[in-house]
Amino acid sequence: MTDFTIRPLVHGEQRAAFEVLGRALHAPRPTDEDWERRAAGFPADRKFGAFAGERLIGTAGSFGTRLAVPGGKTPPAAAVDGVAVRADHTRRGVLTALMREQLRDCLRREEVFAYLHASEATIYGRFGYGVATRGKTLRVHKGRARFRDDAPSGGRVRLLEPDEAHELLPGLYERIAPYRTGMIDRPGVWWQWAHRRLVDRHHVAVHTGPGGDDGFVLYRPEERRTFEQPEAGAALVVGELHATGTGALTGLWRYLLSVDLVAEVRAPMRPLDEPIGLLLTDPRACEVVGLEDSGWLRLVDVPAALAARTYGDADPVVLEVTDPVLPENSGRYRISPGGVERVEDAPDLRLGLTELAMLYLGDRAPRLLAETGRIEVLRPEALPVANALFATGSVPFCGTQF
Ligand SMILES: CC(=O)SCCNC(=O)CCNC(=O)[C@H](O)C(C)(C)COP(=O)(O)OP(=O)(O)OC[C@H]1O[C@@H](n2cnc3c(N)ncnc32)[C@H](O)[C@@H]1OP(=O)(O)O
Repeated sequence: MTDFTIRPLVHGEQRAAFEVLGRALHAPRPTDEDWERRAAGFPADRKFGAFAGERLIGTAGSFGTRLAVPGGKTPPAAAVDGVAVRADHTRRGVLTALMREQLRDCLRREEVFAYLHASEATIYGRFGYGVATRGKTLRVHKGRARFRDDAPSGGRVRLLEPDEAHELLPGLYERIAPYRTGMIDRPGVWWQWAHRRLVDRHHVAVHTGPGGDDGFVLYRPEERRTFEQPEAGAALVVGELHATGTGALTGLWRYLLSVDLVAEVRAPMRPLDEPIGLLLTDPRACEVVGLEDSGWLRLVDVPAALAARTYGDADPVVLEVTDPVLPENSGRYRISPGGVERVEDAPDLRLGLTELAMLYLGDRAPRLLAETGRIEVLRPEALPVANALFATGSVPFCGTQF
């Protein structure tokens, strides 16, 4: 058993944390030049370290953001990233200690949620995180993809020069991103990371509709020609695509499918309801080739989180929630369209934090979680009522890598 202590990192310790992270993710060791480029996007602020003596053996970071919840509010949230433990210190409780400290820190900062993308699906459930947004991977075969006559025509698309992209994208995201449920605000520290990882490695095209710029796409070509197949066209891989509505979405997809010397467009992590097949004469030209979890959500301040979202028109239900990590969240909550209150009444449904996160943004219905044994139903009539209360009528989507 290793003895270790947890504390916030101080300025000057970021590179050690970056190296612990890189090594755990099997990235090449950063050169001085790599580190110089990365340093600005990797501040010590909000990072915790686990230390065995003087040696950093684990780290976990976050940045402050806001998360769009059903009904349109955007309460403060922590976007958790950079989680790693040195391979020679794993499975000794280091991550557990880091997570506990980080969640307490979020509470102190009055952040209502923590949100992350998980490297493995087996890590974060034990800390109260649950899958709250998912994404599908689309593969569109250009040769077969013809738009239907009644599909929206879309507007004009222009390519940005790299300098323009650096300057315009943050403002475009703020304006264009529709703040659908599950999306986050992108602070400066995110853009510092993204410019190198995302913007510099992609072409950037902007869509302009009747009301001005209303969508953008980042994409990069992937060469597929081989000795045996010299005629194989490239694949365009979409890094991200945001549009205010179906007109802009269609315009951007029409553009992607018009680029020459391309055989297919691949778009990972698209919203589950992205309707590309419906726009085409041959819907099978658009294949769904993957489905992945995207944002893992943790309700940090359960009363504030439950009060922040809206509910469907239905009778009240009483949920009993148990939170072993932040026990002050444990208790019974009466949920109704008019609001949420803590009560002592008999519970209708009993559930853990992971399940609460899975239904909170509307990704999963209480019925499904009950049928799969993840929610305990104490009053069967309450289940359809809970379905109606938590239904959102839209599909949550994260759309930001971090
Ligand atoms: C948001 C992000 O940054 S995602 C990136 C996460 N980082 C990585 O994937 C890098 C490679 N992996 C690692 O660095 C480490 O293995 C970590 C951070 C995932 C886990 O760190 P550890 O210090 O080993 O975790 P810790 O010892 O606290 O484990 C707690 C429990 O989770 C389990 N667990 C931890 N990691 C895993 C895993 N990858 N798969 C399955 N179970 C795991 C442990 O077995 C333990 O279970 P127990 O309580 O029943 O004994």
